[in-house]
Amino acid sequence: MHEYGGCPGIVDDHVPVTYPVAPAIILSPEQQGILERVKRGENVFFTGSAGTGKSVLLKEIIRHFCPPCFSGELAITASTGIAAINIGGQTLHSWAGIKFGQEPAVALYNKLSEEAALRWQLTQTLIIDEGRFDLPEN
Ligand SMILES: Nc1ncnc2c1ncn2[C@@H]1O[C@H](COP(=O)(O)OP(=O)(O)OP(=O)(O)O)[C@@H](O)[C@H]1O
Repeated sequence: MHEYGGCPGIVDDHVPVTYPVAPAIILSPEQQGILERVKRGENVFFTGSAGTGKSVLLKEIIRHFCPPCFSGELAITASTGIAAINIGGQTLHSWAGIKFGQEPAVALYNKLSEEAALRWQLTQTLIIDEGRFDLPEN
């Protein structure tokens, strides 16, 4: 009886099981161009219609920085909880430690926890997915 590596619970007596391997993504020239700008350290805002490849590009950008994903230098955030889960991050408000963020900046700053203040200091690269939801309304 074999238990196949990496997939506990999938057990078979005789037949070897193969799992489909996702093909490597080849970025389009436009996606590649944005990735290159990120690699050069530029501040980049990219947007586009549904299905134009933003999520695929974002995952490639995250892959570029990982490791060291957990050193605190890279913050992966999104405006909504669901969007954050999709990219393995946290909400921007949670990362920033500002709760609902409805007070003036100075008041929010004065209330920052030590951990949140450290995050602000350590982070070199901040990714914000679905960032349009954080734009001011006026
Ligand atoms: N460079 C690429 N090579 C192959 N497939 C790609 C590439 N870029 C995107 N795709 C595919 O195109 C589809 C749409 O991509 P993606 O989900 O990244 O778009 P999106 O702009 O994030 O869409 P939405 O705004 O709806 O979330 C997906 O099936 C994705 O796998």
